[in-house]
Amino acid sequence: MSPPTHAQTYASRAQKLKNPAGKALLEVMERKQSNLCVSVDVTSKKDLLDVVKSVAKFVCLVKTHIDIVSDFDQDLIDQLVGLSKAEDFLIFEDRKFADIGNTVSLQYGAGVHKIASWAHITNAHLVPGPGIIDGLKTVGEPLQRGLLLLAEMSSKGTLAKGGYSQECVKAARANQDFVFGFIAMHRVQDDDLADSAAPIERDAEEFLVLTPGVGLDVSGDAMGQQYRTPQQVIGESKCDVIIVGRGIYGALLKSDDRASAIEQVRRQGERYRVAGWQAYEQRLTDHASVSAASVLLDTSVPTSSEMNIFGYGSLIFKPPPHTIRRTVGYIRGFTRRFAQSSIDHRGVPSRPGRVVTLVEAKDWHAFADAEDTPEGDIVWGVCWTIDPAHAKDVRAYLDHREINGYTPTYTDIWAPSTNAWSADEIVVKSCLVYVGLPSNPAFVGPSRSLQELAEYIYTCSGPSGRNDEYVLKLARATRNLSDQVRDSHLFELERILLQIRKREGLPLLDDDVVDEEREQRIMEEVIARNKANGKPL
Ligand SMILES: O=c1ccn([C@@H]2O[C@H](COP(=O)(O)O)[C@@H](O)[C@H]2O)c(=O)[nH]1
Repeated sequence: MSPPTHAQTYASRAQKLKNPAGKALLEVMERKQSNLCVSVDVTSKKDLLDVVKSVAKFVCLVKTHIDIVSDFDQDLIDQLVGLSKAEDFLIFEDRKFADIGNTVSLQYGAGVHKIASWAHITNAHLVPGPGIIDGLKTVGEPLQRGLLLLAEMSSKGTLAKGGYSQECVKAARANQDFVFGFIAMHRVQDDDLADSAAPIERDAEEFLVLTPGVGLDVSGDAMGQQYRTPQQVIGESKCDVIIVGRGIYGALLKSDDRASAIEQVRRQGERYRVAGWQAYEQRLTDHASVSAASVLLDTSVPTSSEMNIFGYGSLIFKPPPHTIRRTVGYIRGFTRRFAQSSIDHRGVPSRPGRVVTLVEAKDWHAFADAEDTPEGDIVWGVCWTIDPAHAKDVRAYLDHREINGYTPTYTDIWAPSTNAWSADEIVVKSCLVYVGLPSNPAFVGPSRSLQELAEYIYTCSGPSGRNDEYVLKLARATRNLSDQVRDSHLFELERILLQIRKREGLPLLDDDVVDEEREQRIMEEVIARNKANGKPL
């Protein structure tokens, strides 16, 4: 059985979604690392286009109420559609259709606005009954459009709840080729999971939840709007897209200084993108940590008799077996670089991939091509504490896993103090870490440029999957460790690889199934060897 939907990546969910507009939305989200929809509720064409231009690169979706634009014309639509193509976002007309099928089909396809001709996505209330979906579908489906049902609303006293919301879910299930999700405050489609009469097997189904009523600075407005933070919406309620209006474009309504107002709009767009995406990545990490082999999160500092291992590569998101504690921190005096060749993991002997290794800073800087990074020689990662009863066997497993060019050494783990006014402190003494010595045969040293390294990585793959996916997964997991993480080498490489994937039209990231199978195989080998020596793991 697959992990619960909220624990899957947007990319893997894109593969399941049947409606083309919904699928395209998930793909843009992954590509731009954005689950932010900006709601541009302004009344002039100029304001609308200026807001869109200033936040375009931060959003996956632009939501309009086109009927509030006083100087609406076809040129507005042409420019909006042009921007959506150039800046890679979809358009959602928040029309909230609510009439009988025949009438909504005319409202959708005809009239002044001809919504279906330019909006990839629109939405509808189910108050009139399922005929409203049929009416909209006759117009939207041939154009590959998608529909959201308003299953819940963000406003105080809403009547869209309980049984009504569940009727929306039923109607969506009956129309999955056209309806790809809901406007809702939580995952309404999961409400009947505990109901024994409901089908338990939901693996084939996929719906997105887009959630308005999102604000970082205020809790509501004077007319019943209620706001929650991106963390509450994405992290706690497990919704997929945050819809933000005044929180982003609000400065435009208040300030006379247009240039500075537009700059504030841009900044808010960036701020909400980061907040939404971090909440999503944290959600994935939380699930991975909880479900990983016997992980017990604990904040106490490990004692010296325990075995600790510092993960700076895939060990960040894949704990070793028999882990009893996870401590996030960094090490000093090392650089993390894609300077180790891989012929059995993310590459093959004829085209070795590049995987990370830790190099002592003094060794790294001895190379003429070694670049400095603004954050200096620190590397963020995770220190895993192993259950002492299994320490020996886990050590054997790790030595085997890191056999291809890594040497065990020990270093202290640092973390920011819990008191903002205190200096960083050592949280784990003498932690085991596997480093790559420049003398080892798999060490390849610095590349001439990150662009060149990225172009090379893009072309490699091995038994564990594509090399670029390894970099992207590592970058995502590292960023999630703490909001203090800085790693310009890793994040710049990630940025360039995402650009290359876009340029090459590559399908989105897949979950790392192959990798997990490999881990399992190694574990089995170690267990078999230990058994033969009379010490089962
Ligand atoms: O339940 C709902 C459904 C739709 N909306 C729309 O979202 C935006 C929210 O704007 P803010 O300025 O962020 O409050 C607006 O277009 C609403 O029509 C909603 O708020 N709640």
